[in-house]
This record gives sequence, structure tokens and C-alpha cells, in this order.
Amino acid sequence: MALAAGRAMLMRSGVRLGTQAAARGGNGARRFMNHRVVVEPNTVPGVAVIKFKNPPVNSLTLEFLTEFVICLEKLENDKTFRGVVLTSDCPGIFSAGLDLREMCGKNPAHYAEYWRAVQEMWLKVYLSNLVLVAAINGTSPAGGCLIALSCDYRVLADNPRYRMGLNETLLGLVVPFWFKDTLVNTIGHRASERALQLGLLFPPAEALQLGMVDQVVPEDQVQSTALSVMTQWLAIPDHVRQLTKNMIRKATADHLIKHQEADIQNFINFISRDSIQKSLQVYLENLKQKKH
Ligand SMILES: CCC/C=C/C(=O)SCCNC(=O)CCNC(=O)[C@H](O)C(C)(C)COP(=O)([O-])OP(=O)([O-])OC[C@H]1O[C@@H](n2cnc3c(N)ncnc32)[C@H](O)[C@@H]1OP(=O)([O-])[O-]
Repeated sequence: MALAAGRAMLMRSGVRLGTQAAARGGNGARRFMNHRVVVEPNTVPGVAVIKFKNPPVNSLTLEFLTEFVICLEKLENDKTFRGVVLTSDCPGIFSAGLDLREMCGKNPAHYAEYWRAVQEMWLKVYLSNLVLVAAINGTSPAGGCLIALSCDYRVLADNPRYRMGLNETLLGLVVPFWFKDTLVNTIGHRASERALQLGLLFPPAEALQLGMVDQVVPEDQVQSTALSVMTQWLAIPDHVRQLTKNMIRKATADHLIKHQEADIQNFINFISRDSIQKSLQVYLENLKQKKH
């Protein structure tokens, strides 16, 4: 399993997780400090805030995905917590999506390990028993958008530079069916057809109009709005809310679970093609030269 391998890798590289890395803040609250994900309890009882901290752009590296999933597991297993706000510690960027270097110039075993970690992250977020609210304080293309779409509620900062969407076709990539399903479940079939084929990235007003996000608020109010929304969600008893969430999301998640190995094989075959490798390299090179 990628997660187990990732955990072992993190231990080897000296990353200390959970309580090993816990520090006590001024109010006595525990604050978990990992390298790339910071988890801090908030002023709202039962709510933690996860801050993505993988500079410069919060790309979803294997290490990041592993830490993120472990953090979510810890919070789910700790009955103190009923809800989590996901946000970013990198100014102006929620997440740049999958790390392109993980998909470029590596071997099939690496692609398999990486893809399983992406799948596991999505399943963990999409099916979480916790209430997850995305406080989107920056741009969020592709995999970054997928994380937000997998939450229960999305609050986006009102900044026209913060764009959101599944732009994979612009990189020469085809979105996996479960990325597509997550988008269709959020904005509907017709809007997804257009957004996915054209690789559209939407500014806040359009994202709101499409239903890709639930609220757009001034940038300095993103986290406070997410926390007040959370209060409303936490007014519902956990067991009925969790059963209802599971009822709505189970078929979509089961589709991946049932085809998980085939999906990994598809990814390896696709990403290993010379033409795909070339277009990823060009895209990365253009990013470096600021042509995008
Ligand atoms: C089938 C598969 C499905 C795929 C799903 C995906 O998620 S595909 C992903 C789709 N994602 C996208 O299409 C988003 C691509 N990224 C962007 O559009 C912009 O970076 C930005 C708007 C996020 C931030 O703009 P900004 O001007 O603030 O920052 P900047 O542009 O100067 O970048 C700083 C450094 O970060 C580097 N780097 C950036 N992204 C990635 C990455 N994903 N990975 C790795 N590295 C990345 C960049 O090369 C540069 O490195 P350098 O030169 O310092 O060594």
C-alpha cells in the first residue's frame, strides 16, 4: 500500500507525526506540526484547521499526500473533533494540484505508488465522517480543485486572480473518471462537459454562479466564514449527517474502489507514453519560464 510505504518513508526521513510532533499552544490546545501539513484546533469547539504548507505552491507530492491522509485519520480517530476546515498557508495558492514532477521521468513502480496515494487521499476526503469545509484562499487548479470539490462546503476568497477548475486538458491530460464524477456531482453534467473539455479555470464570480463554490467572501473573511458555516453543520447530530453523506457519496466512491487496480494500470499506461511525458516536460518548462 502506498500509504504504508509512505509512512515508512516519512519515518525514514525523520518526519515526526502526530503526538510525537505535538506542541502546546498558549491556550493549552494541542497543535500538530508536520512538515507540510499543520493541524491546529480552533476557537470553535470540535473543529480543527488543516493548513497546507508545501511551498512554493502546495503541489500534491507523495510526502504531502501521505501527511495529509495521516492528519485526517488522526482527527477522525480523535473524538474531540467533528469538523475540519481545509485551507492554505501559502499566500495566494490553495494548491497547484498534483505535483508534475511525480508524473515526469519516473518509473512505473513510482507512478503506481503515487497514483494509489492520490486515490487514497481522494477516498479519505470524499468519504470523511468529519464535516469538511474548504476555505479556499488561493488559486486551485486540477488536483487542488478536486480536494475542494470533495469537501462538504466551499468558501472562496473574492480575488479574480484565484481561479478554480479541472484544467487537465490544457496539460494534455485526461481527467480520471472519479475527478469527472466529483465535478459532475457538484456542478452538473452539461457544465462539466464544457468545463472539462476546455480545461476551464473559473474566477470567483463564475465559480459561484456554476455552483462550484457555495460562497464567495472578502479575502480576509474566508476562514471566519468557513468556521461559522461549520457551526451550522455541527448543529446536526453526527450519526444522521454521516449516514446521509454516505448514502449520497457511496456509489461514486464505490466506482473507484471497485476499479482501483485498473485505474492505477490505466494511469501508468497513460502517463508513461512518450507524447504525454513530452507535453508534461514542456508544461513544466513553460511554468519555469512564466509562459503560462
Ligand atoms: C491524469 C492526471 C490528473 C492531473 C491532475 C493535476 O492536478 S495536474 C497539475 C495541474 N496544475 C497546474 O496546471 C498548475 C500549474 N501551476 C501554475 O499554474 C502556477 O504555478 C500557479 C498559478 C499555481 C502559481 O503561480 P506562481 O507564479 O505563484 O508560481 P510559479 O508558477 O512560479 O511556480 C513556482 C514553482 O512551482 C512549480 N510548480 C508549479 N505548479 C507545479 C505543479 N503542479 N507541480 C510541480 N511543480 C509546480 C513551478 O515549476 C515553479 O518551480 P521553480 O521554477 O521555482 O523550480
